[in-house]
Amino acid sequence: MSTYIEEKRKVTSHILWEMKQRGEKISMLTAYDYSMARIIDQAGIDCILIGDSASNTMAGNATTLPITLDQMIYHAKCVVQGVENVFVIADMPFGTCSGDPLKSLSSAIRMMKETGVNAIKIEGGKEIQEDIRKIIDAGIPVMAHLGLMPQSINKYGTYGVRAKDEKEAKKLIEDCLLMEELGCFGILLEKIPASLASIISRKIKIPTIGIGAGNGADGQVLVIQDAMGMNKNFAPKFVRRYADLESTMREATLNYIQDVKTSSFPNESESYK
Ligand SMILES: Nc1nc(=O)c2c([nH]1)NC[C@@H]1CN(c3ccc(C(=O)N[C@@H](CCC(=O)O)C(=O)O)cc3)CN21
Ligand SMILES: CC(C)C(=O)C(=O)O
Ligand SMILES: [Mg+2]
Repeated sequence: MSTYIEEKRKVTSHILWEMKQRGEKISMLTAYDYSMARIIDQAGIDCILIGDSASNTMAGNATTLPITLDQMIYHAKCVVQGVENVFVIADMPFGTCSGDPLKSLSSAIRMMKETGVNAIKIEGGKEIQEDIRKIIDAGIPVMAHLGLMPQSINKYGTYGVRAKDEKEAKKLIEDCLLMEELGCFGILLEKIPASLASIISRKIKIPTIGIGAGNGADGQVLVIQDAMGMNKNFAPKFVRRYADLESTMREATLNYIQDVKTSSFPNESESYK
């Protein structure tokens, strides 16, 4: 017996592996709800991430720390409802996978069981290897998130570039090799030097997805609000804006207000007899 959700989407992390093998770049965007997920799925995106950046983009928090597992599960469910074929990954939020393997496993199982996502992403490396091992052993595909890890902002104090010095770069490479050995299906590399991301992507067989990690990663991800110009006060240089939805929606809203105020909306054809 399989559920409706499983019936709808027969995709596995293997598709990303095959894309790397073929030398085809992987496109990924975040989404947090049904309507956005539907649009980018239909446009042909390769992979959707329900990022814990929902804490910023959806809830208006300053960091990703406050978002809860229940809230991430809600967003993940909404996204899965909008998706036909694409591979979907959900972030495990702060505190759910951080050094207590049994607790991590039960959090990961909840995410898989209650949402229908295909895989999860976890921030961290060697320090949480036992958590990751346990989760992978249970049959849950894991993407590791290394480099800039926004859930650790209180440890570092800045969102600056990571692994710029040799010691940190070496540790990052070791973490990536360990993650591959543990059986992670991919690695997300955030805000590290482009040359380092290239070296890592050539060193490991599993695909890397970069954000602020240059052109040598096997794929790229952006937060959808950043890519669509819905969040123009967030403008680090790794963001490329593909639309100006903020202006489009502001103008549309102004027009709507004006039409209501002048009684030009609704007109006769927009009304019932
Ligand atoms: N809208 C959005 N986009 C993101 O990419 C994103 C989120 N939210 N929330 C979660 C994390 C946080 N991320 C961040 C946050 C800040 C910078 C950043 O570059 N900030 C400063 C520079 C900070 C510094 O150098 O110390 C900037 O230039 O804006 C990068 C990634 C990436 N993620
Ligand atoms: C920025 C991406 C990689 C992420 O983890 C998120 O959106 O939460
Ligand atoms: Mg995240």
